[in-house]
Amino acid sequence: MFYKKLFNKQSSIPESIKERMELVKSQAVPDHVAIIMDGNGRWAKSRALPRIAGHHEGMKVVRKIAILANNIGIQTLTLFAFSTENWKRPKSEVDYLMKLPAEFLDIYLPELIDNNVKVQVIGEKEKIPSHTLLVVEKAIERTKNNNGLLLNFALNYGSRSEIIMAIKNIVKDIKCGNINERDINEDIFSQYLMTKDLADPDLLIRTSGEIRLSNFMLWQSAYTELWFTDCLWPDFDEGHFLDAIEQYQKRSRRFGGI
Ligand SMILES: CC(C)Oc1ccc(CN(CCC(N)=O)C(=O)c2cnn(Cc3ccccc3)c2-c2ccc3sccc3c2)cc1
Repeated sequence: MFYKKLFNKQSSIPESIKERMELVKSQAVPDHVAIIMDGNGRWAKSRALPRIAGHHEGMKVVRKIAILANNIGIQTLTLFAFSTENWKRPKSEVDYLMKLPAEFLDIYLPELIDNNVKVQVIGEKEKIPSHTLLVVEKAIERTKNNNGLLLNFALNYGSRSEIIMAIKNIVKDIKCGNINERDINEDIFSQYLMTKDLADPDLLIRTSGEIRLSNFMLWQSAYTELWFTDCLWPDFDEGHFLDAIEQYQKRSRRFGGI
């Protein structure tokens, strides 16, 4: 088991990356990295492939980046599968997407468990079909005692609705006397968000050239370093991820101070 673990840990990381990894690990790595994974559709279109091929490729990148993040000591990796809800996805694509989580977990959960990765989700789980929710809950259950990387998927997550929900729950708690209006501050408010006691992201990465937050973790990213790349998610690799971490380490971080 030990050799399997050892082999597993290093097996999937290219030689060229290992050097850069050691350098990155020698300095403070961000505790919490969030990624808006965007570009699957465009990637498929540019190769005259069906859109679901982009999603399939995108899933492999999730595994690659999760393994690397775990190896360099990042505590939390929050992944937001950006989907432009505003246009109607073809039914075949929606059906495929709803099956993708089960496929992802079937293929990669054993390796994630081997690497001590803990799987969690934030978002309105109610809207996820029950069969998908079942496999997700099982993955959460099977990894709940792991203490390596927290791999956090944002499902059907919208920041503004998260804030409205928090306000409604605060009003409810004031009405039934659980909290007092004058006690409300940023810490109390944060506890009512879906991210609860998760630390704010230190670094937010967005792929595919869009320079927008798209209603993702708006409250939590108040002091987050933003890093954008034209690279489409399926083309995103360990090198790009380390580029972002190295850039983060170079930027002197001020929390709005001088
Ligand atoms: C614990 C985890 C494994 O389980 C879940 C994970 C996500 C969801 C929600 N979900 C799928 C259903 C939906 N809402 O569309 C998306 O967010 C969504 C929208 N586009 N893509 C394609 C895509 C794939 C890869 C990268 C970006 C987008 C995905 C998607 C589907 C399956 C996987 S697996 C790893 C990432 C990922 C992303 C439900 C359960």
